[in-house]
Amino acid sequence: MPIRLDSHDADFEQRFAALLAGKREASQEVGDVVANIIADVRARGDAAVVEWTNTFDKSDVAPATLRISDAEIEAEANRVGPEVVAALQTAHDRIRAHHAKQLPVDHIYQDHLGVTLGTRWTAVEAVGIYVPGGLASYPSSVLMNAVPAKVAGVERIAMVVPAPHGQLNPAVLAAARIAGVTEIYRVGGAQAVAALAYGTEHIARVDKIVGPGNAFVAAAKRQVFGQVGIDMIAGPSEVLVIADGSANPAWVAADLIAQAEHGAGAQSILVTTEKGLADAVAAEVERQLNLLPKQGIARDGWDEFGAIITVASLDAAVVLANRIASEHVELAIDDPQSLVPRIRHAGAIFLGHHTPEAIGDYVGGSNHVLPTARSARFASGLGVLDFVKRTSILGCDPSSLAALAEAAITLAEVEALDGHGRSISIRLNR
Ligand SMILES: NC(=O)c1ccc[n+]([C@@H]2O[C@H](COP(=O)([O-])OP(=O)(O)OC[C@H]3O[C@@H](n4cnc5c(N)ncnc54)[C@H](O)[C@@H]3O)[C@@H](O)[C@H]2O)c1
Ligand SMILES: N[C@H](CO)Cc1c[nH]c[nH+]1
Ligand SMILES: [Zn+2]
Repeated sequence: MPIRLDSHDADFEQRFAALLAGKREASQEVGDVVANIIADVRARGDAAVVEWTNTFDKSDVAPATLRISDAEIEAEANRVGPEVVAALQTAHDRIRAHHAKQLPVDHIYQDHLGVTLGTRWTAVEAVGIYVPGGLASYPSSVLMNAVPAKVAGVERIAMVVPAPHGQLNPAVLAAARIAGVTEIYRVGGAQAVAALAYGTEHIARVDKIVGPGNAFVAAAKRQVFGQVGIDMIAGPSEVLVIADGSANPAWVAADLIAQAEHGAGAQSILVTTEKGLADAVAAEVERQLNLLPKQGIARDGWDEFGAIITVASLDAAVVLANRIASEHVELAIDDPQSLVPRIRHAGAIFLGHHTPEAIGDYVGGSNHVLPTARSARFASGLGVLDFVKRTSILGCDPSSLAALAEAAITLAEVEALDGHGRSISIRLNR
């Protein structure tokens, strides 16, 4: 059973703090396992990638078959039915349209001294996208990763995806084809992240790795940061539903289950002002769990990390939401806009009774790769800005250099960097 908390209870703070500290992704054990795998891939390249892959995924891959050939991509993708291709295309087009609005523009101007100043944006050259594939397959995550990269102008998009028992998911390959992914490898977990970061005989290194994954993937991204860029930590999925008496308990329960079924550390939390709704949702989750084919994973997720919290007011709910800093925040109230300005820490906000989070997972157009484990306090969801970088531009002419020289030379003296000062003064006609 999920934990039940009431903000009126004397031990509320203590139990809420325990909920926040719950061990869902970063752990010493996972970190140690991942460090070992990364070191092995650095030392032995493809041989290590293949061994770890065959161990964890129960597959039979060899160095020469790590990369999925164009012919195999074509054959697998062609097995996908037209209704799935149409749905992927709808999702692709909506994601593309939304992300195109995020493209930043160069800005160059001259200030009052005549100094040229500016910002120029260029795309990252080579990106690795991680598409999860252990417990479920995520064609939608292919689009969420690859489309913003394409919009940004990334030339090389190398996708890694695990193939448990050697099975590729045709819809994942169809999505990759639609999105214009340039190369695909049947490898996942920390070994995939290490190969992308350091390069192996068959997997060329990239400049940045993006995408969601389980605790091992999240830990690996943390550990290779610096060697390559990373987007954020998008680990096991989570949702926080804020609901009042206007909410439909069956709808709220369905949304809680939708995140719990991601399994492996996923977390679903309800914060409500109505004790009656809390009871009704708890009962409804039980009823709906029994209807799910993959009941086990969702039930484990709900039982292990789920929570129902009763609070005195929506104001109090907002305070808790900002402390939890969830990946997704659903506002199951009649006037969601009244709370939006006050939700400061959330990967994504879903407005009102008719916006289930799953619409954002697939076809809303916004990105579903979002910060988890409270990292929404400092990180944002994946977008075009993750695939570009800024270069500043600066230009002086003789008169603007002269106008700035004195202050610059003074600061060089303060820092005892005479060479800096001279590189300025040598240009002045004194
Ligand atoms: N935040 C987001 O945007 C977002 C989006 C989609 C999915 N997700 C999350 O991604 C995760 C997907 O997890 P998954 O497991 O299905 O797929 P995954 O691809 O992330 O992980 C599978 C890989 O984990 C590695 N692994 C498994 N057990 C291991 C062990 N004991 N030691 C070392 N490595 C091990 C294996 O290499 C395996 O191939 C879920 O937690 C889901 O919630 C998050
Ligand atoms: N809810 C997940 C994390 O945002 C994304 C996803 C993909 N497919 C289904 N759900
Ligand atoms: Zn989801």
